[in-house]
Amino acid sequence: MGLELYLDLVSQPCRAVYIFAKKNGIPFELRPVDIFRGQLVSKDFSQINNLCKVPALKDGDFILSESTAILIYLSSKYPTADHWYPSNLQARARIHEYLGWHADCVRGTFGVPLWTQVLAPLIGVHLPEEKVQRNRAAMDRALQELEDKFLRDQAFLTGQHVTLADLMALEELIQPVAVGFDLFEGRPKLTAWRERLEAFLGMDLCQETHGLILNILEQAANKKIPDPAPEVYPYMLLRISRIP
Ligand SMILES: N[C@@H](CCC(=O)N[C@@H](CS)C(=O)NCC(=O)O)C(=O)O
Repeated sequence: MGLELYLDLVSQPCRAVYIFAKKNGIPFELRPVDIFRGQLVSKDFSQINNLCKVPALKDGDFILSESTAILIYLSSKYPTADHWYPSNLQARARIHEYLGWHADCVRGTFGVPLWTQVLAPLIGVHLPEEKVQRNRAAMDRALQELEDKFLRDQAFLTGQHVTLADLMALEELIQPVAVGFDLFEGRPKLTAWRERLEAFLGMDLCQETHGLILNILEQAANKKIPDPAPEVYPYMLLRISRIP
């Protein structure tokens, strides 16, 4: 069996892995894991990742979780262009500098609007407006830092070329946009970065990767999102209780 990727394109880190593999023509079998249908906690998937999280990669007997580890594995194993994960030490260190900040300030913050607007209501939970506003302020602070510390006057987040850092950032920033928080409004620099990145990736690939999440509100309105499986409730309640 060749490379297998366990993904749900509703998930930001899964989309970063998907778009990278597709853009680079890396051959893989897609193993869809439907989060809403409780497949993360299925027996089959827990044998792939006992932390029950996507994305996950299986390459023969080798199994790997964590999107950044997966992206680095793919960019190292397959003949991908150097700019994604440069061999130059300092250029590579810049990517890790971004990824460290991303883990602290982006991951965990930009996914919250999907929970407050779509997922929590699916199980009858409505979060107080105060929490929505607190999250909005945290996103605004992070966006400012993203522009001031990373993007500055560069074309991409760590320099003049697209890297893994840009993919990780783009996928997180799209999550709130999908549920109606237009983070790019009033931020011309960030908007230009997104346009450059999407033009580089290609509109067809962006549509293929982002279509599901960008239609999530419509799907929710038309009751097309399945009711979460009962075994997912404890995870959902825990996840909701952690929203500051
Ligand atoms: N740090 C991990 C995060 C993975 C993650 O949190 N994935 C979410 C979907 S976006 C998930 O599977 N959540 C299920 C859970 O936390 O139990 C990565 O970058 O791969």
